[in-house]
Amino acid sequence: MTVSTVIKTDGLTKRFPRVTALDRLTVEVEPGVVGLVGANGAGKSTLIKILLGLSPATEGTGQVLGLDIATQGPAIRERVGYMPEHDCLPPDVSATEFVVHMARMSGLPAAAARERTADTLRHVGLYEERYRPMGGYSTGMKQRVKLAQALVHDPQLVLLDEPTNGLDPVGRDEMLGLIRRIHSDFGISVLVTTHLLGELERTCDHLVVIDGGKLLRSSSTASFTGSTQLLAVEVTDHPSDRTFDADAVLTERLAAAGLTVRADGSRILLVEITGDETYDTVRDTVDDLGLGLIRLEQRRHRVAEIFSTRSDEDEHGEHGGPGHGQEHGAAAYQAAAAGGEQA
Ligand SMILES: Nc1ncnc2c1ncn2[C@@H]1O[C@H](COP(=O)(O)OP(=O)(O)OP(=O)(O)O)[C@@H](O)[C@H]1O
Repeated sequence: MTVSTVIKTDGLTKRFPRVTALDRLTVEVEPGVVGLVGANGAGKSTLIKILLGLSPATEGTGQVLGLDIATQGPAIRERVGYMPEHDCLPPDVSATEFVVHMARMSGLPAAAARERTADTLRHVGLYEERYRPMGGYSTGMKQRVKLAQALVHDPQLVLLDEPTNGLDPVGRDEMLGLIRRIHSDFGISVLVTTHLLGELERTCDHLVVIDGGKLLRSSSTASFTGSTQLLAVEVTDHPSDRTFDADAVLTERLAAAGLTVRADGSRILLVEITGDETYDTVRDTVDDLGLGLIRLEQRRHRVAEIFSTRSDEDEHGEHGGPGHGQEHGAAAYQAAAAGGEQA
């Protein structure tokens, strides 16, 4: 384990009577904003509870900030903030009262707790409403309070369980912005779970993907979203001939020029790049046909694609066995990814 590793697990396993929630999970997480991705039931919340020292692992070991999860739970919880997934706020107290209480629980003296609470609530975007009972808050306001209580004791690491749950697209973007700033402004590392892949592409430096409690992949977001050898091409309709099928004719002409072309839904054609001359061939062919170019760019991988690959494996029966009988996997991810894209 390097000095900078914030989370490390080795063969971490959690078995419940009917299900294996974590299955020999070995992973290392460096400082930064790290996404923990998995469909519902993949084992994300279970992992968080084990990392906090709140639930014992059946097998395997782990350290958080160099502290042992089996024996140093209280020391971990002093240094780590936790935002739970579900609504857990008492309706009849105000955000200020609640966050001051949580700060005191973390060991801050009264005056420091009040000061840190005011700063933290302001940071998450709660102002006058922080004196009102939380029962009347919107989902977005409640999520902000949950985030504030995770930050109030100035932790080195925060574990955020589905912080965008229940938020509309604007609220989701604001929450993602806040999450990035937790790291960029305060140097606090973040582990954030979600089942919406689109969100993580924009927010995280690194992604840990789990499925059925097993590690599917752990690597930088950039490596997930690196360039493909495909050129995305989009053209205008013909300026004068309404019956001219621009995409079909262009596909035909590019194929005749020796290029491999396929359609990508709506109006985008994907052309395999065989060399620098592919760009020139596409540009010249579009020009010859009297069309305009709307888009000519090298395609990047989407995080969702790794789950399409997984889906093929599922169909070929490579993803079964004990602990995998749950309703999750590629189909759920794809639905979730699609939801994320709409945001
Ligand atoms: N206390 C428990 N007793 C029995 N089974 C459990 C318990 N907690 C979790 N599980 C099971 O373990 C698996 C992983 O659950 P977990 O809550 O960690 O998933 P998750 O990825 O966080 O999904 P979600 O986002 O839906 O919470 C699920 O099949 C769940 O039903």
